[in-house]
Amino acid sequence: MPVHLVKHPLIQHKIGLMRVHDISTKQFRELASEVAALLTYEATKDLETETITIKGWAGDVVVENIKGKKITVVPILRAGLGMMDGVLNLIPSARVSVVGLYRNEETLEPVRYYVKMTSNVQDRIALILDPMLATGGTLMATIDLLKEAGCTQIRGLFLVAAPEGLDRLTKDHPDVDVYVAAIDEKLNDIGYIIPGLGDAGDKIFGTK
Ligand SMILES: O=P(O)(O)OC[C@H]1O[C@H](OP(=O)(O)OP(=O)(O)O)[C@H](O)[C@@H]1O
Ligand SMILES: O=c1cc[nH]c(=O)[nH]1
Ligand SMILES: [Mg+2]
Repeated sequence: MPVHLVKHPLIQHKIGLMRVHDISTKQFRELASEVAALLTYEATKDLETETITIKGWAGDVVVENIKGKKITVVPILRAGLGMMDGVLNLIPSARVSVVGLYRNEETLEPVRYYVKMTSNVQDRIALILDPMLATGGTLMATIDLLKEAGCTQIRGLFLVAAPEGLDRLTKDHPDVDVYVAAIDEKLNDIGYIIPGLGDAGDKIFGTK
């Protein structure tokens, strides 16, 4: 099941705060980062661990260590940058692979303008970051880029998703799991999520 709606009270409360119409840039940015961290907790709960023995204050002690594939976070420019700090606070050694895509306002198709993957990206678990999953075009393009680069384990974190984008993901990439804080009602006739958050990039960067 690729779609995980994370219904933790802290997440639901914070998403509610993000929907207030006159929220400040500062508040929106802080909340985006906090919700991203909480989603990370859920999205990494199945990472493999191994037991190792270390020297503790009272002698040898057996502890758990994360093993296996390392992570690359993949913020989708611009708005995905607003989630990056929250995720890196929990996974400070993650590499960052940047994907620059914007959505053409008329066609709603993603337009690519920058891609810089970390080295050996194919050996890492990719964690895509974007606040909004609307038609799904941007996510599909990002998954295609990661799969072309050899990634076999791909996950995504989104603050708000529309049913249209989730249907597309389930159909085209059932192997990719996404963790979302809210699944909203629909898209409006210009491709915005309703009730949604408005334009997340503009709110994070203070543009418009
Ligand atoms: O699912 P889709 O229909 O493709 O739409 C979602 C995309 O649209 C927004 O980006 P936008 O194009 O506004 O770019 P920005 O982050 O630079 O504001 C959003 O952050 C997603 O990347
Ligand atoms: O509702 C939406 C849809 C796409 N991008 C946004 O920022 N918001
Ligand atoms: Mg935008």
